[in-house]
Amino acid sequence: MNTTVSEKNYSLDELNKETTFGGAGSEKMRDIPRIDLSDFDARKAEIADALWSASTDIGFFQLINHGIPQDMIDDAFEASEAFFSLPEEVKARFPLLSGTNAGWEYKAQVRPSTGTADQKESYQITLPRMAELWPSEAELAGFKTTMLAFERANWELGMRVLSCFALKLGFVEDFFTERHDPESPEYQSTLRLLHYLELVNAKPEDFTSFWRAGAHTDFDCLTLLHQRPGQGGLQLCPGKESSELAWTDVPPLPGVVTCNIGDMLMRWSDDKLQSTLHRVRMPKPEESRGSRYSMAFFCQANKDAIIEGPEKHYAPITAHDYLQQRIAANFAK
Ligand SMILES: O=C(O)CCC(=O)C(=O)O
Ligand SMILES: [Fe+2]
Repeated sequence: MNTTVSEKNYSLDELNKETTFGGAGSEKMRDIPRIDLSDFDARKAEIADALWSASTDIGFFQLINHGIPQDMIDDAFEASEAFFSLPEEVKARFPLLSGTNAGWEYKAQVRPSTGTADQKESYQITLPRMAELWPSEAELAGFKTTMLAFERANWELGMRVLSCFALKLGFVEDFFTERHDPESPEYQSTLRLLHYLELVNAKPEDFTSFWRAGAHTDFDCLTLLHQRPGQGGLQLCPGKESSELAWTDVPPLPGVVTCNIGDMLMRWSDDKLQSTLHRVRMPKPEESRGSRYSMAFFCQANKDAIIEGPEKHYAPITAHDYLQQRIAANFAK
């Protein structure tokens, strides 16, 4: 069990809470709602009800018929694997710069929950900050084109889902779309490619002393996650039952996009929508010890957006200030 808990005192309540969630806990089966987005415009009211119900309860749902072509997802996974296979000295030319959510890092993310580095590397794409951070065509042909198309497809899907939440919250339909405007220099939504390291010559304690990603809630409004069949490990734990932490596997089903609410939207909804704790556990000794790849798109409102719920439960804060506090706590080196 991992009991190394950070003793930092953070200025946001959600971060202080996060320092208490590092242990293994128990496991429990729960249903994760599956929501069909087909015929979206005609079925929008019904879809909005289903999204609202899932998000005010478990905070996670899996979308089917979501409109991102499977070929595009497969191409993006291939490009991601090719990126992480580049020599270390090449990847090191695209370093994650502090506070930017852009660039490559290797075992640099230390979660407040565990106090240990996640067993992963990642490359983050935040469009206005990529000038020096794309590999060249000679280094990785087609990578930038593939990722730009994939980023935009995820943004479109994210905005469709957020438009349903806007209606439910009593905002105009494109309220969140306007505040995630990709044409603005203030844009800060992020596509993150993730590579969880394979276990080599694993010692018994390696299965229990580390996390592929320590328990956390996301900082953003909405996360769209692409997992690969056969590469599981994601687990969630709904906050409403927090007396005992019981974790549920989120299966990496083919063709689905797994979504969860983040803290920014929880705050923006006056805590109606639930930002749910999740983590990626290490493989069990009987499971595959190979690499795990996933891709997450974080819908993070533009820096200049003001987060204030319809009922004004919290003081207004800009999305820039909100995110900076969260990034600082996770990459505090
Ligand atoms: O890789 C996964 O399955 C989850 C990743 C995640 O939770 C994150 O990057 O915030
Ligand atoms: Fe996450």
